[in-house]
Amino acid sequence: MSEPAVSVRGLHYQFGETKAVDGVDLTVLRGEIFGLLGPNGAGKTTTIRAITALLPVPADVIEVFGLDVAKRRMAVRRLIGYVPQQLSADGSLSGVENVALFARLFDVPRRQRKERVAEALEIMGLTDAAGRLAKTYSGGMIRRLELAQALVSSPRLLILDEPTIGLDPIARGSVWERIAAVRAETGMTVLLTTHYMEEAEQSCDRVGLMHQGKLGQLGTPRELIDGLGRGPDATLEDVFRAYSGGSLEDEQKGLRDVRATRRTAGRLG
Ligand SMILES: Nc1ncnc2c1ncn2[C@@H]1O[C@H](COP(=O)(O)OP(=O)(O)OP(=O)(O)O)[C@@H](O)[C@H]1O
Repeated sequence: MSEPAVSVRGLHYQFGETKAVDGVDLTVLRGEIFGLLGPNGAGKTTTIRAITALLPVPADVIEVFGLDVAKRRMAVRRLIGYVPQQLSADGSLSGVENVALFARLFDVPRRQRKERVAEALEIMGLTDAAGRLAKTYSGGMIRRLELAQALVSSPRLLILDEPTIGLDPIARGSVWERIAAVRAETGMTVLLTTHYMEEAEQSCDRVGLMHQGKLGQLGTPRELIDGLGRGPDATLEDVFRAYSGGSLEDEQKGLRDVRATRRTAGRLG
């Protein structure tokens, strides 16, 4: 069997008394779009920050394309394009300048930079807006610009933390379309987090449901829905409710804060 893109075995992570991640096992296969699903505070961001080597983890827990994250931190980072939840684009630069900056930061060879920047903007549908300052972009365009920034170094693994949070439904649809286009064109592995169950059901090859630091219910959306045994009209949200034993609404109280943060931050200075 081919080597997985990401392999996580028994990941624990604690912030003080809070067990953010409590024994997660996870394999992301090469070339798939994998969605880590769950409400605010479930431990999704902590898990992906550990995978991207942004949090310290012990050896022999996480491998990315066969490299141990604890031992090969910088090598792992070079394989990953990461779009965090917080805004990473600079409003005072144009679209093309924002992406060119990442090309330099990630050591894209000078001779290839112009072409790679243009390609990344093109795949995100931003060619026409490339010369405009990013502060004139809509929230959806900024998100796509951040995706272009992450793509310009041609990473083998694209990691996206809540790529559609705070966007209106049309902009959300457009971001999902672009993610699918990237995968179709490059065969890149995509690992993302989202709390939008319906979108994950449509767009992810496989999902893992996360709740209170634990990951259960791993499979294709169809497998999980069929496993529930409630007929074809059941949804991933139903699976999640059954798994967590609670209502999503209660767990999503804190979500409003995240949305508000993204909205406020959405106005680039
Ligand atoms: N830097 C930190 N310091 C203290 N506690 C933290 C920190 N980061 C996360 N936590 C806590 O760890 C738990 C898991 O948080 P995490 O951000 O991983 O969840 P999440 O599923 O990604 O939710 P979100 O959508 O808010 O990012 C939460 O209880 C959170 O409050």
